[in-house]
Amino acid sequence: MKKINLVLFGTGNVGSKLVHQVLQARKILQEKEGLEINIPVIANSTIAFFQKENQQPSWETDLEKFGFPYKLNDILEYVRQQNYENLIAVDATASEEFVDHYFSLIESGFHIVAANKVANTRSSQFYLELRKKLREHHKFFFYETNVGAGLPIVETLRSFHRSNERVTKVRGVFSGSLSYIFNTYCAEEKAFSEVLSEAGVKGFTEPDPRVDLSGKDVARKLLILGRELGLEKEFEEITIQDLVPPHLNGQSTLKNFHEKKKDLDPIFLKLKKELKQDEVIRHVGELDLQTGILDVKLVTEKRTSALGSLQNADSSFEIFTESYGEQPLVIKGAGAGAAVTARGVLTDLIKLAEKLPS
Ligand SMILES: NC(=O)c1ccc[n+]([C@@H]2O[C@H](COP(=O)([O-])OP(=O)(O)OC[C@H]3O[C@@H](n4cnc5c(N)ncnc54)[C@H](O)[C@@H]3O)[C@@H](O)[C@H]2O)c1
Ligand SMILES: N[C@@H](CCO)C(=O)O
Repeated sequence: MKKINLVLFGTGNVGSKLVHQVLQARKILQEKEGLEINIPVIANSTIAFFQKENQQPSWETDLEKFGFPYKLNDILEYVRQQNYENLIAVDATASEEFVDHYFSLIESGFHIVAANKVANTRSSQFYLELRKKLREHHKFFFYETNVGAGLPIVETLRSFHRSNERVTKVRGVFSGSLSYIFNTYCAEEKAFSEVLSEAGVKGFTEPDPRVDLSGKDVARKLLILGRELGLEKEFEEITIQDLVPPHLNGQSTLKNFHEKKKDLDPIFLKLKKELKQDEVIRHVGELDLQTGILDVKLVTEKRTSALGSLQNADSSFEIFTESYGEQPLVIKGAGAGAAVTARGVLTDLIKLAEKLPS
């Protein structure tokens, strides 16, 4: 039986769903894949819970009851003492700071699976140094859920790139949360702030929804895909339409944003009123590999068009390549949500495990 040992960082929407899915799939993975997944450490931003044996269904209560404040070194020391094999750090945070730990984790023997997009969207220098560090320590880094949640976008583009298929453009609705927000807002008579709150409750938005509304989350996705295809770009080079008014932006607190989010209502109501009857608002990203332009913006679409008819939190990625010609390959489906994202992380874990020794 091959064993992998996870240290899970982040127990929010994605992290907690992942533990549930691992517990549910544990028996079948052992029987069918010959794979045992253990989660000896579960941590969030404040506390960590250490458990030598298999994770129990009571893990959430255990974390609350027995978890204690920790430093990364406590975890590194613990896994060293326990001599765990096939260690994988799962980054289910949205944290900029946590990414600073990646190098220490790799040096301490961890592979990394990340839903967090930050590591892939820092400077090109960081991007390359991280990959150098991984190579030096023979470690793997999987991050399919960085783009399109559980949809196979990164893998598809990487396969095209490896087989020398020239990708010319990727266009579509890259954000599951903004898809939900504009699909709902254009279809229902609700205030924009109300729809935004709903999207948060359903676990579609980033912990700070301004990361979505500012276009930053989609810009990150464009950069991740661009870099996957060999494009050398920095985040600052992306053209982004920011939907957050200056008085609510990152300079003010998240609490202030939530208190004042009704200020968004007249802005979006004006946009809605300007639409023709057969039009809707959509939030699109476009990665043009021929011009090197990465663009994030709101557009109006015909209700009946491919993007105009999207539902719920669906994303849609139109991938234009040399062989596919005028008709793009389209990958469409839920682009946000805890269940699909956690399943994507679990799939990454299984793929990574295939590369590891028994
Ligand atoms: N929710 C989705 O649909 C979705 C889809 C694809 C990718 N993602 C990505 O998954 C990640 C998690 O999203 P979420 O919706 O679960 O967020 P969330 O806010 O529900 O959970 C974040 C968790 O990270 C923990 N955390 C924050 N900083 C930490 C640190 N320094 N160390 C350890 N833990 C820390 C928090 O305590 C919390 O438990 C984000 O990076 C997001 O972009 C989310
Ligand atoms: N806010 C993100 C969640 C997935 O990263 C999105 O809408 O796509």
